[in-house]
Amino acid sequence: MKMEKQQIGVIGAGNMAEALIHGMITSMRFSSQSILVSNRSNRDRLAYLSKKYKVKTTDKKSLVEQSDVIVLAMKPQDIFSVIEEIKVWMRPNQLCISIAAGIEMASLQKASGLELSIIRAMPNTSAKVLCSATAIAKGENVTEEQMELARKIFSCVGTVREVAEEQMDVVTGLSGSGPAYVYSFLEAMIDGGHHLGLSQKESTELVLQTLRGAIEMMTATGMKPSELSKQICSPNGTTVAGLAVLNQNHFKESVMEAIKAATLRSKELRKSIQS
Ligand SMILES: NC(=O)C1=CN([C@@H]2O[C@H](COP(=O)(O)OP(=O)(O)OC[C@H]3O[C@@H](n4cnc5c(N)ncnc54)[C@H](O)[C@@H]3O)[C@@H](O)[C@H]2O)C=CC1
Ligand SMILES: O=C(O)[C@@H]1CCC=N1
Repeated sequence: MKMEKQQIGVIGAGNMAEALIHGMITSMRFSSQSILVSNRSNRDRLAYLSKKYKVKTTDKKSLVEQSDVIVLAMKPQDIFSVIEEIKVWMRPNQLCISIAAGIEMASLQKASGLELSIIRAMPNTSAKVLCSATAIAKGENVTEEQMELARKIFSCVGTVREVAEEQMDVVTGLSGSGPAYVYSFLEAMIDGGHHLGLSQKESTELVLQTLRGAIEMMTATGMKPSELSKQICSPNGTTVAGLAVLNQNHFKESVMEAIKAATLRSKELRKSIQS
């Protein structure tokens, strides 16, 4: 695969920034030298990234001036002050990719006072193991070439699906926050097995492989979860007994409500930050 030529500037040196940098470099699509990173004040963090990934670290001014694309990887609460700071160095039509939850492209555009090319992306923490489910949404002035670059960046850390910006709140509540729901479920299953006599290790191994197998079954067969579930349920058997308890406790409704709450929070985030 050929190495990309573009300069990628990443502002914010936290968890998601590191996952993206790690993915871009291990995919061999981007060289360390083509990645610039800048952060607020934490010099240790920049030194760590520079040592581990051999990326260049710099101040925001030279990052903005040298980069073909600026990835905004700070918390939603910090993004407007960063735009305020860097807008004087930005060029019209410069590509900006924001991974901030809840923040709309129009408000970033407005804050910059420039005709930027903005793409919104929502990866998840599984980017660290190159298994993110990332959604990207295209802003108004974005060219197909710029979208292609965004796809290349995020495909280094997993799958990429394009959605309309209106879908970004639900994507955030579903796949952005989603790994945390799965960890809750995993913890419940592991503890369930452990409390009934398995060692923590035994229970963990069995649960992880059960989840992998279920995902593989759905992927390989294309069957619906309810159809696959039926195959496990013998009449009057163990699975029916287990599922009855999940249903009594409104498991499905609970998960759906969790996704709804996270989606609403994504919408509220922008209101609380912008007002
Ligand atoms: N953690 C997650 O599961 C996901 C997070 N996101 C989004 O990614 C963004 C980053 O999240 P994390 O990496 O988890 O946060 P983090 O807290 O690990 O990293 C944020 C980084 O931004 C830097 N920063 C803050 N203000 C700055 C400024 N003025 N100038 C330069 N750098 C500044 C901080 O120093 C820190 O290094 C957030 O907007 C979040 O909504 C998106 C998908 C998943
Ligand atoms: O909890 C959050 O706000 C971020 C966005 C998606 C995942 N984590």
